[in-house]
Amino acid sequence: MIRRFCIIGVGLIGGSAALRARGFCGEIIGVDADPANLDRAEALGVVDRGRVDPEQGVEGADFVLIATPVGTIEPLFRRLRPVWRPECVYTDAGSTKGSVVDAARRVFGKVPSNFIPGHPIAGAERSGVEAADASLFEGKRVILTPLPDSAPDALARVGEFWTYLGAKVERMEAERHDEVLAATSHLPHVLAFTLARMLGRKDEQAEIFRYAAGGFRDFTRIASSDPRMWLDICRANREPLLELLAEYEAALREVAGLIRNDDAGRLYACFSEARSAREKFLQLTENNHA
Ligand SMILES: NC(=O)c1ccc[n+]([C@@H]2O[C@H](COP(=O)([O-])OP(=O)(O)OC[C@H]3O[C@@H](n4cnc5c(N)ncnc54)[C@H](O)[C@@H]3O)[C@@H](O)[C@H]2O)c1
Ligand SMILES: O=C(O)C(=O)C[C@]1(C(=O)O)C=C[C@@H](O)C=C1
Repeated sequence: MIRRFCIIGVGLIGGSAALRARGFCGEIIGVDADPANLDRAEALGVVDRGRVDPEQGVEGADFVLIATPVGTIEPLFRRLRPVWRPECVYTDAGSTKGSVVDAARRVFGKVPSNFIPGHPIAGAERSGVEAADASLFEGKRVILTPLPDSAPDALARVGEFWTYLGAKVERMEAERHDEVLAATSHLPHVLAFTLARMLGRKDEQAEIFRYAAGGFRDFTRIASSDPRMWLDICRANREPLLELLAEYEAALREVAGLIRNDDAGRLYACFSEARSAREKFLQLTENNHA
C-alpha cells in the first residue's frame, strides 16, 4: 500500500500507472511542467491533485515515479535533491538507464540507495494524459536496473509496485539494458522516423501516400511517437545506437547488392531468414503472454 503516490510527468506512462495504481494508493499527486496537462489529469480523475513544482508535489510522498523524457531527469534530480527523503522510495520509467544512473551520480555524488532505476517495456506512439490506459502494463515486462548498494526494501517495493500494475519484473545491468533496447526499440524508431520523413518529402511532389496501405502503416506506426521523447533517447543512448545504425547500413547495402545483381537465390535466403527471425519473435512474445 502506498500512502501518497507522487507521479512526476502525468503523460502516457505516468497517467497509465496512476489509473492502475488507484486501488492501492491513498492519494495520487501529479506533477507536470505543463499546467494544461495537469488540469486535464485532474479533470479526468487520473490524479487527485496537481502541482507544477516538483518540490511541492513530492511533499509527504512515500513513493515517487519519475515519468518525464529522459533529458529532463537530471534537472529534476537537481530540484529534488534538497527535498530528497530517506523514508521515500523513488523510481523512474525512462527508456534509457545508463543516462539516468549517470545523472543521479552527477547530482547526488552516488545513486541514492532509495532510487531504483526502472523501465516498463510497454508503451504506444501516443502521448499525454489522454492516452493513459490502465491496462498498458498488463503482462508486459518491466526491467529494473538496481545498483550493488540499492536498498533491498526499496527494490522490493518497486518490484511489488510494477507487479501490482500487472507487469513481470526483471533485473538487468543498466549497460546491458541500453544495448538490448537500442536494438529492439531505439533502432526501429530511428528507421521508422527516417522512412516516414523521406517518403513524406516525396509525397509533397508525387502524392504517393494516397496509395500507401498496410505495409507503410505497419512499418511507420512508431514514427507518430513524440519527437521530444525520441530526441532525448537517441542522445542518451548514442553509442549503442550508432553501432547498430552502422550494422543496419551494411545490411541494407548487402540487400541492395543482391537486388542489383539479380541474385535470386541469396535474396530469397535473406528474406526467408528474416521471416524465420520474426516468427521466432512472435512465438516468444506469445509464450510470454501465456
Ligand atoms: N511512450 C512510450 O512508449 C514509453 C514506454 C516506456 C517508457 N517511456 C518513457 O517514459 C517517460 C515518459 O514517456 P511518456 O510516453 O509518458 O511521455 P508523455 O509525453 O506522454 O508524458 C510526459 C509528461 O512529462 C511532462 N514533463 C516534461 N518535462 C517535465 C518536467 N521537467 N517536469 C515535469 N513534467 C514534465 C510532460 O508535460 C508530459 O505530460 C519517458 O522517459 C519515456 O522515455 C515511454
Ligand atoms: O509500442 C510502441 O509504440 C512503443 O514505442 C513502445 C516502446 C517500444 O519501442 O517498444 C517504446 C519505448 C519504450 O521505452 C518502450 C516501449
